[in-house]
Amino acid sequence: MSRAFLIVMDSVGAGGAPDAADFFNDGRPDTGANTLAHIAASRPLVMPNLDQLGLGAAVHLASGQRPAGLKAVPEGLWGAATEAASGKDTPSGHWELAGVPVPWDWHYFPDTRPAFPAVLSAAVARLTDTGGILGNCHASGTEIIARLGEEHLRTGWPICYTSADSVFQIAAHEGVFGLQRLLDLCQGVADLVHPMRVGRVIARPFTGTPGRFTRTANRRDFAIPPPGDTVLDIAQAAGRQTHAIGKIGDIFSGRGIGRLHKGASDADLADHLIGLADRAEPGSLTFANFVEFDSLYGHRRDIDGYAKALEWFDGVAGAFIARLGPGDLALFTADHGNDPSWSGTDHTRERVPVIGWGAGAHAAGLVDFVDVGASVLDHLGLTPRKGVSFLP
Ligand SMILES: O=P(O)(O)O[C@H]1O[C@H](CO)[C@@H](O)[C@H]1O
Ligand SMILES: [Mn+2]
Ligand SMILES: [Mn+2]
Repeated sequence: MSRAFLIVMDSVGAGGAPDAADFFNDGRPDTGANTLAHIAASRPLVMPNLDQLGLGAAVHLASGQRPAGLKAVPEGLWGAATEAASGKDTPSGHWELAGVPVPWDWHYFPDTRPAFPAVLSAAVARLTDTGGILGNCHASGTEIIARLGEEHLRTGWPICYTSADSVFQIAAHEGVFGLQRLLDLCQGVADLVHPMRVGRVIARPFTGTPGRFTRTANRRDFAIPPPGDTVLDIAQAAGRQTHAIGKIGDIFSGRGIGRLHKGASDADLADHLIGLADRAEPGSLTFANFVEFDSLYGHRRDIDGYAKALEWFDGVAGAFIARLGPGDLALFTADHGNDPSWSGTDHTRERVPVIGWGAGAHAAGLVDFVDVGASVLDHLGLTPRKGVSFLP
């Protein structure tokens, strides 16, 4: 029985979103943002495996740009997908790829100081028994722990911040504040803010001493559950095994997931993906998220780091594909952009590449995010609720 692998390269956008002007970074519209093309402009990208399937052609289709180094004639399925949801965040992107476009407008905290309503800040402090909270603003997570980490150690108050996404993020020292206490606090805050349509509360534990704080791998996202049946729910209800690699478990609030495969780094997740190419059951669905493009390089505006991560991942993709067999389908895509050459530190509104192995050479064209999920279900012989399959 056929197997399907859906692999999200978090934030690996291809530019060209028709509504990019409605999204901003530091007050500048996202018009022209193009994660892959702008990274390739810094130096030609060496990604033979994904390019051979159609990565360069997908960027050109999405945006009219030809990324330096990606010029193969596609031998796989290739296209680009346009998002409908009004948010350029991770849950909006993943849910829509999985067949459930977000039906509401998220609540965003304003870029003011304070960013959070006084009643909410007071409730957060009460939940964890501190005299108050630190931060209370829009921030980059690495900058804010460098700035406020010492005060956090002195006062014991949690560092709370947000971004252009619908998020409430809490940073706290693993050893001093305590990891479990941070996770409990995040769950409590999630119960308060999910009804306000704040998409996620994110635990951001860190360790170290002043001047040398570093975030740990124990990040946890407490997300609103998706408002409908995703490809994971549909596959599981049909008796199929479903495997979630990386953040997929958090993003879908654990729904429709049979087996969770987590790791401390994308390198760990690559081992899971390659292992599942060998071991995943006939008829199963494997859904993976590789987050480091976004968290380590996109938000940090690190063009060179992003380029190296892309080239590393291309090798992973090659090793993974080499283990697939007849009847398997692998789709590589992304959930939004995060152009490291852009202003600000937030995601960028972009189209995303859709690259496939196992469907022959096929131009899928410009498709919708929901068509990705529809194609996965079509391949598994199941019926999509939304979208149209682009498989030949
Ligand atoms: O700057 P850090 O803490 O990495 O946060 C980033 O990660 C969040 C989730 O993707 C985004 O909303 C952005 O704020
Ligand atoms: Mn993302
Ligand atoms: Mn992000």
